[in-house]
Amino acid sequence: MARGPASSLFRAYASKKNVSRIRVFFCNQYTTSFGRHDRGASQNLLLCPAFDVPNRPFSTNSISPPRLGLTSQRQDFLGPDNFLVKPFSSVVQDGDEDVNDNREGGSSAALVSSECEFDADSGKSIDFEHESEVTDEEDGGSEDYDSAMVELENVVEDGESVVNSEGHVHVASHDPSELYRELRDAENGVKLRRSEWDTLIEIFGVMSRSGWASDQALAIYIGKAFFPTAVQKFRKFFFLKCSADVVKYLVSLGPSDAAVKFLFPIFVEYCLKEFPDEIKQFRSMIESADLTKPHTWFPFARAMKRKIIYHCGPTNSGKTYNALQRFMDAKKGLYCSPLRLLAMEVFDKVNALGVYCSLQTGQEKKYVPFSNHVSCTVEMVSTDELYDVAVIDEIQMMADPNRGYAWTRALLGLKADEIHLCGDPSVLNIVRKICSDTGDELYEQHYERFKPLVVEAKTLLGDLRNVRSGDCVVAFSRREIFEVKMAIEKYTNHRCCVIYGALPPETRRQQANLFNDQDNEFDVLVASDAVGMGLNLNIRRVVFYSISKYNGDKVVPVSASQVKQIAGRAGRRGSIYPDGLTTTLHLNDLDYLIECLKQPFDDVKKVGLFPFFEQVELFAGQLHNVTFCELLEKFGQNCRLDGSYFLCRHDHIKKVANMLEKVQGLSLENRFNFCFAPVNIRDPKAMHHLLRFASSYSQNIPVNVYMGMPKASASNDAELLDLESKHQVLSMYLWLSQHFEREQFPYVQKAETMATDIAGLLSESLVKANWKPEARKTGKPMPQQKADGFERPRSLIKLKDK
Ligand SMILES: Nc1ncnc2c1ncn2[C@@H]1O[C@H](COP(=O)(O)OP(=O)(O)OP(=O)(O)O)[C@@H](O)[C@H]1O
Repeated sequence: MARGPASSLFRAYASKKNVSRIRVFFCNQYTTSFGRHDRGASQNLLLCPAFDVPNRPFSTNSISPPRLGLTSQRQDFLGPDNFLVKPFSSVVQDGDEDVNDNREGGSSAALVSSECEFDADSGKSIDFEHESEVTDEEDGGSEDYDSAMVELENVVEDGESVVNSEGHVHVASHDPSELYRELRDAENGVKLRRSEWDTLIEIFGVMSRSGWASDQALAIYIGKAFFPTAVQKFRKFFFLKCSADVVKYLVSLGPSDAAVKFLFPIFVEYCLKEFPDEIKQFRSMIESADLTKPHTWFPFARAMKRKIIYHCGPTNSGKTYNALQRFMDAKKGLYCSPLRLLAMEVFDKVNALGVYCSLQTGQEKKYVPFSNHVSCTVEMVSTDELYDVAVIDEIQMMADPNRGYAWTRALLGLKADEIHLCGDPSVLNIVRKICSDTGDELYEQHYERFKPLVVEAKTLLGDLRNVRSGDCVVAFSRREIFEVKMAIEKYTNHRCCVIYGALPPETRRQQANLFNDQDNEFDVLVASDAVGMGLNLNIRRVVFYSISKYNGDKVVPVSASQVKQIAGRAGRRGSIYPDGLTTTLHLNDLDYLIECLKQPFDDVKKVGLFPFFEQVELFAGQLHNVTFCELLEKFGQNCRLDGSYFLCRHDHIKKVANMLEKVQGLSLENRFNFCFAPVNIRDPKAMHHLLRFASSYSQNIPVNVYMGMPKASASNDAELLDLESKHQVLSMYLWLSQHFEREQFPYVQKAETMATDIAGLLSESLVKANWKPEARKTGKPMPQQKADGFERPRSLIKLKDK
């Protein structure tokens, strides 16, 4: 016979009117009965936004299977380390794996079980009964559940409030909220035998380790960090109050998935009652990190009927040309560029054609009187201004892991009647989806290359002496670029221009002009992947020196899309080389090149997003005593995103945030803005200057450049590196002056003059550069560095063969 509280629990449901409820309450069990009864409801609720349970937001019902569908939709919110949550009503085989999964709570579990034995609170209320007191009659925990269920229904339908001999099994069918109330209202818990005690301890250990349970707890806003504490407190409560039937039933289940699933709804009721503040706080935190439905962030753009024209095709097919025609014809136009360099090109070109156009980049604002047109870098886009026509160039950059958010924001937020997107087809599908969310009309214009790109099968046979006039040799490190330049100039009569990312845009343009100009000896270009975008170059043939590059961590193959973008620079309509050729230095790399060119464009599934300062500020309001870096970290862990978006990488921002931690007196907004300053985080000098700028700014001291002007062009690589570094610091100063109170940066003019002069010195230096390149002193070893010098990454084919 079941005794005590269990009898009353049973009686509470042992009447005809409760038959249907009893069925529903079988959700506590690991049968699939829930699926049968509530499938309709589950489908309806799946349509609700996550966490949005209008009727009873914190009820146990919200942990029902429909709710669990929601959890599985929240993978982004849960973070990449989280696994797909199995529904609460999932069958036991799946659940077993989840419950035994130690990934989430290994340490917390250890804490629970080790503390358990010595827990004063729980220990004092417990008397062990002697092992020998166990009788066959009492020990009914191994009863087959299905048969117990049948028995229960029979009893209920008879309308008898009779407690049968398997009372503790029936506990499983009770309403968890009732069970919780029974426990809560009980004066004392039952006396436990040693074996029962041990089993219960193990069950709670399993619960606190359960990834399934901690995932489910998120649905009632019990955060992962708080979950182990909540379980621990629940365990104390349980040991103080547990009834004989509940104990017996749990002991019969043992430390298992089923036991956790039985306890969990009671735990939920307990949490709702005991932790309203923690729940409220976590809920607010989650809500403040909500990045779902980003199209709703721009109500003015949503109120407009925008026409989106996607100019879709490979490089060199006339996309930008056509979009710029519409831009120039418009009364008021905006051109959004991926690079400062390209923004400058368009600014110059459009003004030369008689269309007044201003320039706005992170570093400079050039206002042309009476201009209605603006050429800007995409990060500088204003979503407040109204335009007739806007052009967003290189729209596929929406998927860029670091900068993608700027393109996404421009597409979602621009207030323009007509928006022209230029890019390859990789983001076409996602743009279609975004337009269906925003309600904008989408028109697609597909392009083909003016002339097909031809692969030269002969290659350069590993010999740079086979370089010819009009070639662009592409290498993926600064060091290689200078080695190639030196080798070509030493062994042939060609002279080389160089283009790489660390050079100021002015110098890159100067080098491009030098190369394009047919009346000088500079007829070969040696460049990094920086050549892939933005410059109009008269390239006859693109030669890949290697097709692998160092990604800051290891040497990896260059992606197919990048190979295509770079190779596509060969042959340009209107240039002296309208037919484009491409090849590799080594025969071994040729297959990889061909493979990349043959590959269709990727179909991008997600595009980048990053919170505005206001969103980060709202989130910061939910946390106390955290550094800005931790704040960003937590935002990343807790933010929720729709399936079409990812949170852009912010390691770079976090590194700067970490360094600026020691600067006192910066407001959150200033700190946020400082973290976006363009700084090479691998250059200690540049980082030092940024720290200095931020310190002066925080103390309200005018921010000084404090930098000597080099007297002459570089005569060795160290001096060249120094010029590059100095220019980057000046560029950072100018950027800060545009993003903070101008009065605190009184040396803008001086910085501009110095930057221009240094760009000039760099150009001069490159013309005569014939020295061995040095590595930047970053403290990190160069990849594949050998005692006898740097070794060019070998052919990918060879690497593969190895
Ligand atoms: N209709 C045209 N008349 C004259 N020149 C054109 C025309 N279309 C394109 N061009 C020229 O062809 C070259 C390539 O065009 P454009 O830059 O528009 O190509 P794209 O597809 O945007 O390539 P990328 O992605 O490399 O920028 C440019 O120099 C451009 O001026």
